[in-house]
Parts: sequence; structure tokens; C-alpha cells
Amino acid sequence: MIETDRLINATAASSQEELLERALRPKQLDEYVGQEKIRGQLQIFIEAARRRHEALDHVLLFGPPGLGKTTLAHIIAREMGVGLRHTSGPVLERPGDLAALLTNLEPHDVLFVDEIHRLSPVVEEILYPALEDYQLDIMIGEGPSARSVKLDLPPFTLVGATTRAGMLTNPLRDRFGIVSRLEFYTADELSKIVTRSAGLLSVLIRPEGALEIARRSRGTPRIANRLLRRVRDFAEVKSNGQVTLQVADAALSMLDVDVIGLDIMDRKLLLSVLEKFDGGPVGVDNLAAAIGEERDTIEDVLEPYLIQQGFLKRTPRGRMATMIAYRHFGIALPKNGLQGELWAD
Ligand SMILES: Nc1ncnc2c1ncn2[C@@H]1O[C@H](COP(=O)(O)OP(=O)(O)OP(=O)(O)O)[C@@H](O)[C@H]1O
Ligand SMILES: [Mg+2]
Repeated sequence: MIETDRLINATAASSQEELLERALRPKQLDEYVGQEKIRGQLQIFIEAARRRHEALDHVLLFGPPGLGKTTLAHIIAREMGVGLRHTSGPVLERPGDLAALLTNLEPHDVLFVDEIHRLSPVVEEILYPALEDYQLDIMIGEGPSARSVKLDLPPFTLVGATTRAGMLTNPLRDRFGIVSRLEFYTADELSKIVTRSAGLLSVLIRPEGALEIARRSRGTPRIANRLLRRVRDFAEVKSNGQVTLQVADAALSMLDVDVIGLDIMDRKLLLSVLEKFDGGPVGVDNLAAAIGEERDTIEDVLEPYLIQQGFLKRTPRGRMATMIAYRHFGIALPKNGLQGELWAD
């Protein structure tokens, strides 16, 4: 599974961290920083559904860990003025598990299904008519006495979240009226998030300190909030408690987060492509074996940001390092240039 002690790991590390996160979670759409496009769309769709006294259309949120999917699901329910039931793909093992949740919903409630790409096929099957017609078709009993029962459900909104939209089956994906891809945040946006969190945690922070944490947070609010907490510790012990540029820089360097936010695991992955595989192309399974990580961790957690930042490329023959990666590590380019790439970038 995903390492939990990796400081910059975007997945929530522990239940204690989840509690801390909950305290920092924005509750309304206008507190939710960034993701302008999604916010603008949701604002309109929510307002329209409310005016018509209807349930909001089903929403699929996808994107790398820690970008705010769960936060957005809660905001949707709150802005709609309805309740939220939280579950996840792997937890819903049998059709009955889903049926129990669905039949207990109040009209217009949000059913939030995290990791929706991990629903079992039998559960997915009964979800289709529920999404389409608010109807439940389940078998009761077994063998010759088994019978099929049809139940009417209250109109509800499914909010599905996944780090892997590509792993959703087409029929499931087609049943979402609103499909939103969350993007990595800019340093300015993360700086706003850090400043807001500092206020909630009563941390004194200078704007340059906030920006420095933001720039080194891999475009991810969860990481920004986590780094803020660690930098605060450093500021309290090593300085007068105020987070200045110098304090942030010293703390983050001590934590092995480099100037652009790459941590040990990022560097291990990139250096492995550069040095062990001569810049690639290298298949993701070979890469996983070389750095001792799960393939899923590479695909879900590590590589999206490295690709977005232009360090790594996904090609049909495997992962390849780019010129930017060679430059960042000060490694000389291979004499015959990068495989399959022109020199200019
Ligand atoms: N747009 C935002 N504005 C302010 N804070 C945010 C925003 N998005 C996320 N956060 C903060 O980042 C933390 C992580 O967000 P969240 O738990 O919603 O991520 P996620 O996408 O559900 O991650 P995962 O894929 O691991 O479930 C939240 O606790 C919240 O405080
Ligand atoms: Mg989540």
C-alpha cells in the first residue's frame, strides 16, 4: 500500500490527520479556492436544481489525491441544503449494502461514493437503474424461492470520486450528468489556502512564508496544509513562531522537500528513469520494481504531478524523462539526444 510516512504523500496519512483536515475543510463554495471552472459550473447547476426543487444531477469528480474531491462533495450537499451519506467502492461488497444505503436516503440527499472505480460489478449493476430511474431491482432469497423486488427510491444525487476516471466502466461513467476533473492548484491558489489555514490554526505567517510553502506543495492543498503544520513546529522551536520566508525555507529543506516541491520519492523515481534506464522509455512495472513502490502509487500519487510539471512523459513504449528532468538534476543529456525526441523543447 501507499507509504504513510512520506511527508509529501498526497493521500491522507492517518485518522488523526483526517480530523485535522476536517477542521480546515472549506464548507461553502465561495470558500473553496481555485478550480474556477468546476466552481462556476456547480454554482449554476446547484442554483437551477434548487429552484426547480429537484435533486442535483449525478456528479463525478476525478483527479489525483488531496485536490479536494471529498471537500467538494460535502460542499455540494451543504449548498443543496441536503444530507450526505459517505461510503466507498470497496466497502460496498454486496448489492444489499448499497440497497440499505439507498433506501435510507431522504429526498435529494447526496450519496458520496469514494473510490467509485472499485465498485464490484454486481453492485454496479443495481446502481444503474437507481441512477437512471430511482428504481431498485434486487433479488431477495436464494434458489427456487428467490424473487425479484422492485422498489422506488427517493430522488437523490450520486457524487462519485475517483483518482482514476479511466478505470470506470463506460455505462457507469455515462450515467453522470456532471463530470469534473480537478486540476493541480497554482502557487497563488495554494498560498491563499495556506493563509486561510494559518488563520484557522492561529499561526502567524508572512505572505512570503505562505507563498514558499505553496510553491513546494506539489500543487496539492492536502500537502500544503501538512507542510504548514510542520513549518509551524519548526517556527515555534527554532524561531519566534512566525512563519517567514527564511523559516519556511529552512524547515522545508530540513524536511527534504526541494525548491520546487519534489521530495525523496519523486527524486528517486526520476533519478531511476534517468540513471538506471537512461532516460527511458521504461514500463511502469519495471519502474515500480526498481524503486520498490506499488504500480498504483506511481500511477495515482507520484507520476501525475511529475507529468503535469513536464518532468516525465507517458509514451506508448513507457515512461520517459524530459529535458526539464535532466536539467533539474544537472545530468548531462545522452550524446544521441533523448529517445524519440527532438532537441528543442
Ligand atoms: N479548493 C480548496 N480550498 C481550500 N482547501 C482545500 C481545497 N481543496 C482541498 N482542500 C484541503 O485539502 C484537504 C484534502 O482535500 P480532500 O480530502 O477533499 O481531497 P480528496 O481529493 O478527497 O483526496 P483523496 O483522493 O485522497 O480522497 C482538505 O482537508 C481541505 O482542507
Ligand atoms: Mg477524498
